[in-house]
Amino acid sequence: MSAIRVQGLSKVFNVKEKRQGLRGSMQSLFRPVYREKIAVRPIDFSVEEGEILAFMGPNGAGKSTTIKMLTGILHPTSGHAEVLGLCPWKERGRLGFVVGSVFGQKSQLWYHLPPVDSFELLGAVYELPKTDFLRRRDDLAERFEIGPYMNTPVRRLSLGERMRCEIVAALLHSPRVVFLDEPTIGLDIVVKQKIRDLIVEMNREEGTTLFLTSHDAGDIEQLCKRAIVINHGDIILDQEVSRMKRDYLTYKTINLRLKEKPASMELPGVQILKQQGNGLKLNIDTAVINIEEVLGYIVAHCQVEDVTIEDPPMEEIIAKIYERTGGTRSSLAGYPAGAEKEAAHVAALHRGKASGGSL
Ligand SMILES: Nc1ncnc2c1ncn2[C@@H]1O[C@H](COP(=O)(O)OP(=O)(O)OP(=O)(O)O)[C@@H](O)[C@H]1O
Repeated sequence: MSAIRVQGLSKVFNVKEKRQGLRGSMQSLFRPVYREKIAVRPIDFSVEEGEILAFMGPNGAGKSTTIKMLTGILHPTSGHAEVLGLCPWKERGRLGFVVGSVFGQKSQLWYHLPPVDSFELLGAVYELPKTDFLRRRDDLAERFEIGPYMNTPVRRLSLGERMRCEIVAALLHSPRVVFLDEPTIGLDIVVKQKIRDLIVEMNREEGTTLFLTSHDAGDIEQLCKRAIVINHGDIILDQEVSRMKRDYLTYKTINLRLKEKPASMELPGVQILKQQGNGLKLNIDTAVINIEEVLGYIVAHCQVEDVTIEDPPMEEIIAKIYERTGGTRSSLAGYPAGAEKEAAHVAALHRGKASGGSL
């Protein structure tokens, strides 16, 4: 059964034109001119109960606007959506009892209060009986390991600690659908991984449907079976992540800082992109070798001071999608003037890099 169903959902904002100079400002004040800003074009998709769906795209693609419509914060310009059978913008009150949301860049916890006080308030908002609330809170606190700082004011928590508390706050009322907007943004690699593990566990144990937006291809690979890619407000791809990995997430970059100058790195599918002092930048062809094997080799042969792993940037993934579809998908029809050109330009840049670059 579908937990989320979306048909022809779109959002156009009316944005006030800012005119230049003092005279222009006065004119804008008394005779404002508005222009339409298309944030989301009519889109269709559905998400099954218990599914973890990645909703990915570059900055300004329309991800947050879509989540805001699905949680009832924004009214759409056209179309229809159902979340657990409820129309979000018409039945927002009822929806609040069955869905949860985590916005990586916005907090639902009171900044000057400890998370435990925010949980108490949320428990009252969700009308949870006291014993049920305490059992749930303590269970989540143990699972997310927030016990040691649950009583510390939010302002004194690290980003990773706060994010765990945010997720606990969103889960207190056992929602059946959770919207996670950039839940790992700004987190270091260890904390990111921990949050990812907890998200997967929550889905497995409670069957929660998860709608996840992220710029981070790592989130998508590790958490989701299916991904929807949105660009310029339109869905340009909806497919299994395994296929996406094969077609679009074909390499990773490893940056290493070693204790001593590295010896040779002769592994199939591994290319040295840059070597400077004790620093090394490697390109890994993930169709040839998996990243764990490479890391295992590095740890066995080198003394590592620091390591970071990067996925291909979102812009490059988008460019590849356009390249493969030839930029002729119906989704490109009706784009604002210049969008096709822009897609072709990005694709051309990518082609140039692939053929003439060091990769
Ligand atoms: N309240 C608003 N008024 C006018 N334009 C808006 C408003 N909210 C969003 N937009 C515009 O709509 C487009 C989509 O924005 P949205 O925030 O949904 O993108 P996003 O994919 O979530 O981006 P990001 O990853 O940067 O958060 C952008 O061009 C943005 O400037």
